[in-house]
Amino acid sequence: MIRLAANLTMLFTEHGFLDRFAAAADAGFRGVEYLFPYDHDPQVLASSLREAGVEQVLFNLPPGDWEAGERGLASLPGREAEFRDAVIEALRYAEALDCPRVHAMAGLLPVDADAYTRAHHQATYVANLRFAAGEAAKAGRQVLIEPINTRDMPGYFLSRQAQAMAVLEAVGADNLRLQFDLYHCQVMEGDLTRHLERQFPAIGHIQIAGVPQRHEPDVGEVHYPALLSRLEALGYDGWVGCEYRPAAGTRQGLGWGRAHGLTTDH
Ligand SMILES: O=C(O)C(=O)[C@H](O)CO
Ligand SMILES: [Mg+2]
Repeated sequence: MIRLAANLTMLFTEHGFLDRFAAAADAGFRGVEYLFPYDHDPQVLASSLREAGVEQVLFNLPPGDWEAGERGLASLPGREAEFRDAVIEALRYAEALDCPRVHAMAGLLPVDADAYTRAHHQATYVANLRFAAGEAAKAGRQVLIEPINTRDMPGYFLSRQAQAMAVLEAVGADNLRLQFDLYHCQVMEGDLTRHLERQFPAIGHIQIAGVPQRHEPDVGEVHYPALLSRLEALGYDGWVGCEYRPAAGTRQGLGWGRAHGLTTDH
């Protein structure tokens, strides 16, 4: 059975953030994810989860200075101490929210990155992820890495599926897994079903959105019913994060998810 999680950073933005948990539950979601919990006391978030009766299925490590354009620390040489602090902070929140997995964003390459710079970022990335996976393993949690398309996020260090699989192999930690965002994979590479099948053993979390506009999954070029039934046939028992910008209102756009327990009625 496909379990859908509402991405509260993008969905239910008609409500204040802490009211989105109940709004998601009311629409039929049993899990939630969002980018960053750090603006809120973990106990406040934990009670929002409890009161709404939803699970926290994912959030991201602190990403550096997001407002200044930073998009993660994991591959950035010279920022290793900050990354380690980010891991500890994320795991503190994961404990409070009972969240099984956290996403470590890779960070951006400099525009004029040469081969040496890329190699330095790669070595830093592997070493940082080894640390993160080691700390997370002590708490029984997973660390995820996600290829992100370079149209939306120019310069992002991790942008292709084969690159991610090579990093997972280089680190070699059982609890370091792939955050397979089908939207990004379609933008960068396509061939979604074969990527899903090839990489299935490494997948720790799935995210979906329509392509190219990142609206509802039923808006655009990707036929998600086929992909979700392939996912079920493969025996996927994780969560599918709905990480898209509603074309109109969140509830109005949930019709695509009726087969998976979502409701559009008020
Ligand atoms: O951008 C995405 O698709 C993600 O899932 C990251 O976690 C946030 O940028
Ligand atoms: Mg994503």
